[in-house]
Amino acid sequence: MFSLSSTVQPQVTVPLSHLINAFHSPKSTSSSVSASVSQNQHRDVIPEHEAPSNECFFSPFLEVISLVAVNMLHENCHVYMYSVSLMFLRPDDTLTSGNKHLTPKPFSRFFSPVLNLRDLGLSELKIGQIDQLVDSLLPGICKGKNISSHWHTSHVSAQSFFENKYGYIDVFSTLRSSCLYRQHSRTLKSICSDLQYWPVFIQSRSFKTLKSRTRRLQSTSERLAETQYIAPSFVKGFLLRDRGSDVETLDKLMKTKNIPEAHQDAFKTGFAEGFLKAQALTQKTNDSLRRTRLILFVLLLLGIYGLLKNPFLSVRFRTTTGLDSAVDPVQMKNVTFEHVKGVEEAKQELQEVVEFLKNPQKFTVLGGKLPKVGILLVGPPGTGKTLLARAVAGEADVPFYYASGSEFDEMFVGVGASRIRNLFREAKANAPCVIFIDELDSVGGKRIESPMHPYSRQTINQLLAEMDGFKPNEGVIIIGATNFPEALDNALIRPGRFDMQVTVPRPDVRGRTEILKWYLNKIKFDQSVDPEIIARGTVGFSGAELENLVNQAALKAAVDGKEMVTMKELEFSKDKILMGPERRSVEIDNKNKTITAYHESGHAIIAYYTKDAMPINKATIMPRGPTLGHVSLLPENDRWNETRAQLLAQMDVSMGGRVAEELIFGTDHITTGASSDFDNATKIAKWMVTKFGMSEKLGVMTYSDTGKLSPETQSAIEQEIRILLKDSYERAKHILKTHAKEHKNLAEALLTYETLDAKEIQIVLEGKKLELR
Ligand SMILES: Nc1ncnc2c1ncn2[C@@H]1O[C@H](COP(=O)(O)OP(=O)(O)OP(=O)(O)O)[C@@H](O)[C@H]1O
Ligand SMILES: [Zn+2]
Repeated sequence: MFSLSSTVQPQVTVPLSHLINAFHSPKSTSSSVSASVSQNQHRDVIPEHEAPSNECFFSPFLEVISLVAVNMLHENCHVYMYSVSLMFLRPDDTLTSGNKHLTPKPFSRFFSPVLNLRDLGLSELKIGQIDQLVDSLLPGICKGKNISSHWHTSHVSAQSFFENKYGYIDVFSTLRSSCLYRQHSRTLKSICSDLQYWPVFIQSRSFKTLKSRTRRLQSTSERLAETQYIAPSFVKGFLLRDRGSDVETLDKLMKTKNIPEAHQDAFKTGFAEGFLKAQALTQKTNDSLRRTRLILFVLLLLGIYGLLKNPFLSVRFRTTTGLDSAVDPVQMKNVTFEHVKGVEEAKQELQEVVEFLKNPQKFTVLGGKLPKVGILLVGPPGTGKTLLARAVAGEADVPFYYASGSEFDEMFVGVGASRIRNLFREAKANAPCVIFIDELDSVGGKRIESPMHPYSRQTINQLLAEMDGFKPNEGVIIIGATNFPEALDNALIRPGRFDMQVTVPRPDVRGRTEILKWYLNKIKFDQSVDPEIIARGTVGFSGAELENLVNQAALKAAVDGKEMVTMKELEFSKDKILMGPERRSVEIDNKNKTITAYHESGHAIIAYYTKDAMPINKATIMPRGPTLGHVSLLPENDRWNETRAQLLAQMDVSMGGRVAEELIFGTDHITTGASSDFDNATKIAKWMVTKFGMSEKLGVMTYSDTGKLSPETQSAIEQEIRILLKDSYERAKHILKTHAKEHKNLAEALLTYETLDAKEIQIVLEGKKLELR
């Protein structure tokens, strides 16, 4: 290798930072130069007293070549720029880029004796020869040309510089064809042959200048032409990829560059070596590209496989694409009528449908036909409509297609209709089967023109058309479910469509008991648990809510470390659902606790000693939701009707709280805690007078809109309500005065135990001692 390599190793293995450091660390022999440059920083890079010499000029030139090469390998634009700038420096030139002075100091450090021409064996070179060489290498850079203006116009973009002006291909070939090369062929040949191994023309990243932006806008063909021009032969040959034209291109190149015959062999060898190098490089790139593609393809296959394998995902996937919207059917073998509790009437009505699905032919042979294609399940949320539909499919052992009405409600025109088409097509192909459309009202709601859903008619019309298109006894049963039957389009509920309505109501006390037993059997529970007591206290609960109640109780037992669920957990979760979670963290002072205890035991005493009041279930002073305490009463059965005496008793119980406060703490210390009690009592009294005809004075008449009544009637109603409330208050007062001792005992027991159940309340009121808990 050339001696230059002792300072600058033009090898890939040398880190760029080392090279830069090497250039920038002043050598002892060049210290005088450095010092003088520091005095004259803005003008020349060469101090005045050091006359420009061949040595001085050539050393940066060689440095530049090596730097450029190294830079190309490292793709570092900045060093690249820096090196290019050095190429144009003459000792007496001022180099500017834009309005910025470039490289005065670092340049001075290049003046190392190691790099002079003498060492290179080029000491005989005349300055004219150097000029000639440089002029042919870099036309326009030699003295007499304005360097500064060049830099101004080139916008310091490495790419534009190549493109517009020079290009390294010229550097090397011209170098070889120059007289200098002929005179000192051995030395320069060695440099050039080394340089050819470096992929020096791979353009590094650069600044975006006006010119480079224009370049980007140029067509690909133009760019290809440029590549041809600026790229070295080996890259060009490779890029064009036309092997046949390689030889031609090489010949042409040699001609245009005037390569002397003596050096043509060397040129060809360099060309071939470069070509092979580039080929190896591209081969490597292609290999890694192929590998990446293969990995991506395998990953894609795995992803699709996973998506299809997961039943949930596959259903979601299929139902949410417009192209294939039919839902996979599910066999419902594991759900039967046995699983649906407390809706006996509904089950009976659906039994007929199950028979039909089990054997549609039987109906045809007998000449009969099932008049119903569609069955509408109507009922509040969570009462088991979906469960019933599943049970129908399960009983008949036929496929079950589930679709939710909201799935058809698409913002894209026609998607909903096409989904319905697909759903019915698949169902028909798999008949006998059950199609279940949940939330039917969201697809089959009244077809009101609305700007929000301008194409909603399309979906419902499609549904109607599909239902009409059924042949008798085709074996497809459509079950729709809705919470709002009144919202359905009339066309949907006329005969031949959803003409059979099955009501699925909230379960009564028997139904609730059955549902509770069913779900209790799935968990561990204590034998003392009485599902009926819970059922009595959960009026209005749906099947789903009862299931949740049992589940919450099981969770509570687990949290408390119990082995099985007891009544306590069930009561706890019932209260939680009814009144919100306990607020154990709330700090309530003793005074307020005492008031609450007397208030709640006031309610309890009235309930206990009033004949027509509901039995007490529990009394507590544990804050829960918005309340500080409460007394819960349980009807023995669901009440379909209430008597006057029962209504009055309810009012009395409500009054018990305030009366207790007044009797114990005095009129001045009554609290706001009774407001909801009064709401309740007033509501009952008002209904008795205006709705139930239970007032002697106002008679058996209803007064629905009290605002429209005459002032006399209004005041009569008010008067009557007031009397009812006043009487109720007095009755409560009387009971509490009579049972003051029991009242006190109960309040104290509440203060001690916080919560008392029905049995414990009875023990206290009978004057017995409670067992310590
Ligand atoms: N009568 C019941 N017997 C047993 N379990 C029930 C009953 N009703 C509801 N459930 C339970 O509640 C869950 C929810 O009920 P389901 O989805 O069938 O109610 P739904 O009436 O369809 O409600 P929605 O109108 O909100 O769709 C069921 O999966 C079941 O576990
Ligand atoms: Zn109260």
